[in-house]
Amino acid sequence: MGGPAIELKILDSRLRDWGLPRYQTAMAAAIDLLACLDAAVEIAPGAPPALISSGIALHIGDPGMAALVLPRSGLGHRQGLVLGNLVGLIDADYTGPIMVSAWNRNAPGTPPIRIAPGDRFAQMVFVPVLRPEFLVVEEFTAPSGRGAGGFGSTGHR
Ligand SMILES: O=c1ccn([C@H]2C[C@H](O)[C@@H](COP(=O)(O)OP(=O)(O)OP(=O)(O)O)O2)c(=O)[nH]1
Ligand SMILES: [Mg+2]
Repeated sequence: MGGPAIELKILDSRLRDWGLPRYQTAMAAAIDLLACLDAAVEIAPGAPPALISSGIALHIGDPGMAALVLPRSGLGHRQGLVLGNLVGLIDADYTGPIMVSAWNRNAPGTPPIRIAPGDRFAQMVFVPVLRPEFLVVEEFTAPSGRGAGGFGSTGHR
C-alpha cells in the first residue's frame, strides 16, 4: 500500500498457491522471499553457498530505486543462514530471476541447514538510490572538520 508500482513476473507457478513474496506486517520494511526449490536442500557448514531462485523477476525500471537481498534476522542470527554475497544488490535494469546465495556460516561439524520448497528464507528491501556525477577537482572546495581522519580516529568513548 502506498508505494510505487513495479512489474513482477511469476517464474514459478507454485507462488500462486504459496502466495507472492509480501510484507508480513503492516509496516514491515522488507518482503520475504520464498525458496523455489524442486526439493529440500541441506547446506552444510563450510559448503559453497547454494544459489536458490526466489521464483520472481522484477523490472524496477527506475534509476532512483534498487532492491537489497538480506538475511532474515531469526535465520541469520539463530540458525546461521546468511548470504554468500553478504548482501545482494538488485539493479533497476536487471530483469532476470532474483536469486539468493544461501550460505551456512556455522562452524564445521555443526548440523546442516535445511531449506524446503516454499520456505521464507531471505528478505528483500527496496531502497532509494542516488547516482551523482563526479566533478574531478585538484582540491576540495569546502573545508571539512574531519579531514582525512578515519578508521577509529574519533576513539571509542
Ligand atoms: O543476491 C543477488 C545479487 C544479484 N542478483 C542479480 C541482480 C543484480 O542486478 C545482478 C547483478 O548483481 P551485481 O551487480 O551485484 O553483481 P556483479 O557481479 O557486479 O554482476 P554484473 O556484472 O552482472 O553486474 O544480479 C541477484 O539476483 N541476487
Ligand atoms: Mg554489477
